[in-house]
Amino acid sequence: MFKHNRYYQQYYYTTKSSKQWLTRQIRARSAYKLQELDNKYNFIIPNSVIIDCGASPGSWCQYISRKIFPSKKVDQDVDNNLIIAVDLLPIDPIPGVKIIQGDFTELVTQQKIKDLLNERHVDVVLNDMAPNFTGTHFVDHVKSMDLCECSLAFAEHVLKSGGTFLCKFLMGESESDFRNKLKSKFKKVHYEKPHSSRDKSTEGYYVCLEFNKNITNGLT
Ligand SMILES: C[S@@+](CC[C@H](N)C(=O)[O-])C[C@H]1O[C@@H](n2cnc3c(N)ncnc32)[C@H](O)[C@@H]1O
Repeated sequence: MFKHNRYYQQYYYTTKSSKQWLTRQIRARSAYKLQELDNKYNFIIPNSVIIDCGASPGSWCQYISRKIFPSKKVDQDVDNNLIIAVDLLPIDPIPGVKIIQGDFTELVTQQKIKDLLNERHVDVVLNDMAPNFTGTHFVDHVKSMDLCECSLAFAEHVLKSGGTFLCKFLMGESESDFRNKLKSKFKKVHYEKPHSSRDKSTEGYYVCLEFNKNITNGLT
């Protein structure tokens, strides 16, 4: 069942599921992809600092918020958790989530994130950013890999040792270089194509676990 949201001109999905968080409205089907990956690797956990890049309309953050604040005690738990959502587009408020509207590739936006972090290290960086598609696969692939590289560079700066990086990409020829780079920085790099991702879509995800900060920049 879905209904139209006039503000964002998009559909909000509702679903009947035994999982508590899914029984409430979600803003996009993308949430199922995050849920599937998190069910497998369990990287969304309470008392975490999480950055969600390309977060609009907000379904990933809804999932995170509902998992981290299951009892709706957002006010009490908010100090231990920091969830930051970034997107070019606006995002309706989500309990416990700080929202930044801006271009993630711009330093001014990254500085806004760092200001919110206030020197706290990050447990999880998520990148679900998608470029404006041109319809030419090679061009879209290159644009997607640029967003991947940008989010990885940022993640390297802010992630704590042992942190997690989840990154969407469009399959194509420069993907293997990126994968090799990930493997040099994370102990475990898993390629995933969630069931909820359409078969004909060329998107895939890398779930990168156990960031090794020493290798990257010599800092502990
Ligand atoms: C597939 S949607 C993300 C869906 C989101 N994960 C959710 O669950 O609601 C991709 C998003 O990436 C955003 N995006 C693309 N390029 C961006 C950039 N340079 N900076 C910030 N957001 C960007 C788009 O505006 C779009 O909202």
